Amino acid sequence: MGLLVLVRHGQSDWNKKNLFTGWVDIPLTDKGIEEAMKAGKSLASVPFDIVYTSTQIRAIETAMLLLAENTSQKTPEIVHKKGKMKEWTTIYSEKTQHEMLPVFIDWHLNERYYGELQGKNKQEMVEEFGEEQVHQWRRSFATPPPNGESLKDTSERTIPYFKNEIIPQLEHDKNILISAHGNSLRSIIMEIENIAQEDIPNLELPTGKPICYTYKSHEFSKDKIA
Ligand SMILES: O=C(O)[C@@H](CO)OP(=O)(O)O
Repeated sequence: MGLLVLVRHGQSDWNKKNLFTGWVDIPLTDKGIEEAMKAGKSLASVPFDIVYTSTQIRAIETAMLLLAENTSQKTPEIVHKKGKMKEWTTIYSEKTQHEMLPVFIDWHLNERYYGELQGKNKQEMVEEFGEEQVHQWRRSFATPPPNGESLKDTSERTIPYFKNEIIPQLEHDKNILISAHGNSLRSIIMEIENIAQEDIPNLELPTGKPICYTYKSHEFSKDKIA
């Protein structure tokens, strides 16, 4: 049996300012830091085996703050992609290896790319284009924002990553944390909970509130937070 915890990053500076963010790399606010720590406290006793985050600082910060509250004594280690910099060979003792918690950072988990809306104020866009159009851009499955990704486009990168990299670890009974974004996580939850395209506009994810699933016999069931 594996455990899967999904968490949307804590409040970012652009969440606070109500700006479309997408791939713009904005850090957490004080409130976002508190939300991540609070999420960490609620999960303090969960012995995570592997962590996945997007490449974006708000998700990485959230993961690190959350893990700082964990009582497992494991040390998070960012596993850098090969080929990005000179490689050295690190050999840890078996004891140290056992105490490490690998953190994989991957762009497939990044927020939905918001195209021309990035940096624009959400309320001002409603005033300019109307509530219905902006709602379609923000929450529909197939309508992309101008020059950006629809949720469908986002799921075409998140779901293969989830299936190829993360599910095999759950099959091995690992406890997994994914720290990512409102829409990249909506696409993953859509897959896990088999949510229909017409129902996905109703799924909203608050910042810093973990969602837990147990994975057993190839099936997910939703759990209460420990
Ligand atoms: O701006 C964004 O990138 C996202 C998440 O904050 O916006 P939305 O609320 O439309 O999902």
